[in-house]
Amino acid sequence: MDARLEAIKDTVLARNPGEAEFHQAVVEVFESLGPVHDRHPEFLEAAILERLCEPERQIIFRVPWTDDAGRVQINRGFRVEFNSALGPYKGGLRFHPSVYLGIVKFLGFEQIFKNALTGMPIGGGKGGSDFDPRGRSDAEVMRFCQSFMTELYRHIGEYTDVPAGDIGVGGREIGYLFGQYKRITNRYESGVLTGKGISWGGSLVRPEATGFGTVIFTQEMLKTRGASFDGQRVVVSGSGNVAINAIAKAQSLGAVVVACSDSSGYVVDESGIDVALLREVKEVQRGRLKDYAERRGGVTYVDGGSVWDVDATVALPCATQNELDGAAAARLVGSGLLAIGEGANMPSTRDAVAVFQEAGVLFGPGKAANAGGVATSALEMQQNASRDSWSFEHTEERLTEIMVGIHDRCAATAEEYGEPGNYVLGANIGGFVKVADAMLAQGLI
Ligand SMILES: NC(=O)C1=CN([C@@H]2O[C@H](COP(=O)(O)OP(=O)(O)OC[C@H]3O[C@@H](n4cnc5c(N)ncnc54)[C@H](OP(=O)(O)O)[C@@H]3O)[C@@H](O)[C@H]2O)C=CC1
Ligand SMILES: N=C(CCC(=O)O)C(=O)O
Repeated sequence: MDARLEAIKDTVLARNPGEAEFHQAVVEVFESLGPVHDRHPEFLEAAILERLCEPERQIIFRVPWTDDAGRVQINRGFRVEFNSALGPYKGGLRFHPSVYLGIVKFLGFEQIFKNALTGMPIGGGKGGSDFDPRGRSDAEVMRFCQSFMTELYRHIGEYTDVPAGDIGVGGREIGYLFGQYKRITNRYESGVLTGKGISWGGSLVRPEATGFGTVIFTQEMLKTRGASFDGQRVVVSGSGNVAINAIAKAQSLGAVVVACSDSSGYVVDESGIDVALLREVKEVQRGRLKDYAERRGGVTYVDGGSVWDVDATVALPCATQNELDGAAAARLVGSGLLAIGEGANMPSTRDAVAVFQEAGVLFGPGKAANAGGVATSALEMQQNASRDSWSFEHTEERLTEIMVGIHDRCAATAEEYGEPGNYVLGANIGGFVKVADAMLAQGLI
């Protein structure tokens, strides 16, 4: 790493102690930006990087609620409004017991570059809570969401900060959050949240967008090697919103998706995952993969363990951060891996990324490959602003255009900076320069 950036990085890490995931996200970006600062000394003079690594606002609040037994529960809520150089803060809400400020900051930091790569007018932010919706009744989730929004509403708005879904936050949670926002503000402000229901302001394709977009980006990478998804043996981690739709899209392109996972274990289905059954089990019944295996029959369910023990020619990690380590990467490379597209945010550890890149595997980082979700959220905002709703076909066409554009921008930037095929470099530089130019123009704020 460039010595000047090394000094800045050390200061950033020292200023944010104990936030390992945030440090990981920062170091990866810094490792890409030396050549950019050689070309643009004005970025150093204006302390762009130092400002970029310090969120514009960090909000932490108490969320009290009562469970179905009438017991008082207390959770912690977060919203990090990281950077608004390109537009209102835009990023998901994660409800998971592992959420703490360091997780929210890593997600928000990645979101800045991801949103910039989409070319849409959106800044970067993220939020959430250590609340775990799993096993909770609809009524308990509703009461939590209402209490959470009773604090958050004063900080968000369609021109200020627009949350959406992430782990543990799907259509149900967005509905309860929106209802409480509307009740408090007495405004039908459609654009304040994205991922809304289709009948009350949501966008077609938004539920599918992240998974579809990850596959589209990975398909574009495969095309650079004269390949495609057709005939590929694919392994997907996770079985939530991103994973299920990535499986559906990959299969529509001729792949056989032979495995997926949840936090309890994974299933190997050599004939190909039955997507309709998986949706029924995971999205309707909110069940476990074990239930899928029992109903499917003739498949192998492995309790615990790593889905990355299953051979694949294409891997799509769609669960959570740091789920795929160096050892798993080496095993996948040894079993003939051609490409990996990150549907999740930062699912590969630093060691895993190094293994993939040294082996010449096509590696699509999450901030580029999984941007289809937030891009389609921006399309939802566009429809809300014009009080319009587009067809599925038109919206999917726009999503495809955006994802192909992100791929081409990353590929061209990597080429320009002398590392053709390095999508990590291309994504980091492509996103950073757009944000840095805007920050320079807007003065010292
Ligand atoms: N939703 C979106 O619009 C976008 C999401 N992402 C990222 O994609 C990833 C998945 O998000 P999404 O599909 O929305 O979330 P969901 O809650 O719908 O699904 C998450 C899936 O990952 C599994 N999972 C979650 N945490 C862990 C863990 N610690 N260990 C093992 N498995 C785990 C869950 O298993 P279980 O069912 O057992 O909980 C579930 O199968 C996240 O990294 C998210 O940040 C990226 C871009 C957009
Ligand atoms: N969770 C998301 C989607 C955010 C959004 O749609 O605003 C992400 O890009 O990580």
